[in-house]
Amino acid sequence: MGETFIIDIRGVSWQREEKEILQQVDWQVKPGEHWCLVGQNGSGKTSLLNMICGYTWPTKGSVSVLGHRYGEVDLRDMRKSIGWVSSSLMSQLHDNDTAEQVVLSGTEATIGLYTRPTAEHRERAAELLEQFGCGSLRHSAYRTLSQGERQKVLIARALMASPKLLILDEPCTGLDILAREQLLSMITRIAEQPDGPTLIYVTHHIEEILPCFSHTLLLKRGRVERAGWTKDVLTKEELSRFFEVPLDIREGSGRFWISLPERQPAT
Ligand SMILES: Nc1ncnc2c1ncn2[C@@H]1O[C@H](COP(=O)(O)OP(=O)(O)OP(=O)(O)O)[C@@H](O)[C@H]1O
Repeated sequence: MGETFIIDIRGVSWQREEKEILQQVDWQVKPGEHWCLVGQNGSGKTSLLNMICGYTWPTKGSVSVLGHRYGEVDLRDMRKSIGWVSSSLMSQLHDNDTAEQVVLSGTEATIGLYTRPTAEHRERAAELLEQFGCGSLRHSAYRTLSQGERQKVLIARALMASPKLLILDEPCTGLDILAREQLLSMITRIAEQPDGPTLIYVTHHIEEILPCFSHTLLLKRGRVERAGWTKDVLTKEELSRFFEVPLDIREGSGRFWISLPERQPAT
């Protein structure tokens, strides 16, 4: 029997209105790896994630997730094993729900609470909120929370269903530097859990790529520009080519910081 991949995308293209949004995408994610997906606006990241979650179908190629090939599996069952935290989820939540209710709604991966939570679920929700430093916010209305607190609550919510794959779609958008670093250390803790989910972290910002992300995929105009070990992908040459501008890159605390080279004074 062949190796079971967490994600196995082969030769995937997706065409809409004459436009090829994804072109010949190949991407294999193995157990034990955590990946960053990096791409500029409109590069096709959301389209690719929609495919991984079974919301869109490729025009060409095959998609398998957690060892199940799409087309041969019940997608509702599959989606219970996949957590997807994105800003579009935020707008679907009920404004008056408390942080605890939002987290509990993740048990069945529903928006809002339709079944009565068990004592065990309440305990797990409290534990997750506590673990992410949001214990005191348990009874606060979700709408009153800061952006950083909301993101933590949404990630806790996704973890309630114990997903095997967790997609974090630009979780640091709108966060100040302190809130961003707090959220990133929480993400590191999730990545380090031995039985935790495989993480896919989507971002435009290279400095958010944490050491726990062993692999990085650069997506450009619907094509995989480069995919592999993060240390091999985040080089001055690769990133300058990817962003189409000469860049300097500096490694510090296991992370990568890019900048434009200083301009030479005109002589
Ligand atoms: N259903 C659709 N029909 C037609 N075009 C689409 C559809 N979905 C996406 N597109 C187009 O495909 C391209 C890629 O969009 P996508 O949302 O996947 O990019 P993205 O990398 O997630 O961008 P961003 O970082 O801005 O969210 C865009 O040009 C978009 O307009």
